[in-house]
Amino acid sequence: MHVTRLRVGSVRRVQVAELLPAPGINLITGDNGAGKTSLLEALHLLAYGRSFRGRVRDGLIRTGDEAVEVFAEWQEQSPLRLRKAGLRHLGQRWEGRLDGESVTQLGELCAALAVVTFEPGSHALVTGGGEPRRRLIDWGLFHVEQAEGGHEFLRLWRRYARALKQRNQLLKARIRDGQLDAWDHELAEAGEPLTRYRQRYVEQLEPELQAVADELIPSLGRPVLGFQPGWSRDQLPLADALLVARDRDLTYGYTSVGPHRADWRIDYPALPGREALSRGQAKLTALSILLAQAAHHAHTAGEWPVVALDDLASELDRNHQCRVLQRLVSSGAQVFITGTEAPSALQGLDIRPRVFHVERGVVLPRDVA
Ligand SMILES: Nc1ncnc2c1ncn2[C@@H]1O[C@H](COP(=O)(O)OP(=O)(O)OP(=O)(O)O)[C@@H](O)[C@H]1O
Repeated sequence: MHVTRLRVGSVRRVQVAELLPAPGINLITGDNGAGKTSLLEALHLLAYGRSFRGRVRDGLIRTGDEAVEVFAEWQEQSPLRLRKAGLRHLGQRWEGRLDGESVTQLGELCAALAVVTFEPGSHALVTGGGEPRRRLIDWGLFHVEQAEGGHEFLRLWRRYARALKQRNQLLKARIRDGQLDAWDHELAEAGEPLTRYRQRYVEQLEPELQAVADELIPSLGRPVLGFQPGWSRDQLPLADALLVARDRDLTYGYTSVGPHRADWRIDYPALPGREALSRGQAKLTALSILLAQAAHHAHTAGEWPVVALDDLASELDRNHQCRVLQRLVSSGAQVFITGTEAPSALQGLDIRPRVFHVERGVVLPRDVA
């Protein structure tokens, strides 16, 4: 898929901006603080319902304005159709439209527009806590399922989340009665198949990751992915794990085991440990995972998601920039790259990006000679 029009209003410094991006490589340049990242944030907001730099109410809305507004039109390849979505986000409330109809859940917008974003915080996929890694798997499963017309994973996910909330409420109130048994049963019924989905996804992601890493960071050797379901699944079913943990959970007031604690990790068997990665190598690893996810999406859903790379040049050296750009150009994916100037790697490659130059929150299109 590729975005053909992106309209942004009241996002940080950007009062109003409209971009008509190219289907291939798009470059957003400008000085520090000009508003480049804000444009990617706006696209990300439409695709994920949140920014990658915190909540909407924590500063995304331009000072003095009431709401962020994002509108995008994009072309889908399979089936061939033009789609459009708009989101007006006031911080607490939001209004959204998809293909001319109002939407009642942000998830409907997220399901429609697939964007993979690499930004300076993405290294948390390698070095941070489990939440972004869980989200990554769930995003992949959610989108692949949408493309195939199914809802099973989403249904299980919602069922599990609801049961978890109910169980935690009982634990917090120290209520030990039959209701706990009922919610344990519900958690196990939803959590076991949910976990099978996640495990399969991680297994499918591994060869995609190895293909990307072979190209981008061959010096580290072949990465492997290890899935951790959130309980000792090789020893006991989830229902039993919940029962075993019950006394402890009642003491602490929350559920300590289950798919909400799931995680996965990446290892390079040829390296002594993850700690051996330099910061740059951790970033490259995070980028490889995101590109692997994009490739997996392309292979299963039939088209590439939009790829957004914030501040690529400051994140990667020229050699690695070249490899990333070559890979993306040959994939045919639509790409947005921000930077204070055009990445030097572009000069060595035969790539003519469409350029949008941002000055103090105002976007000026201009072609690179
Ligand atoms: N709520 C807000 N209202 C108005 N201006 C804001 C708001 N939040 C941030 N800004 C301003 O918006 C700009 C941030 O924009 P952004 O991060 O998109 O810039 P950038 O071009 O990506 O910068 P850099 O190259 O430094 O990463 C800054 O100038 C900041 O002061």
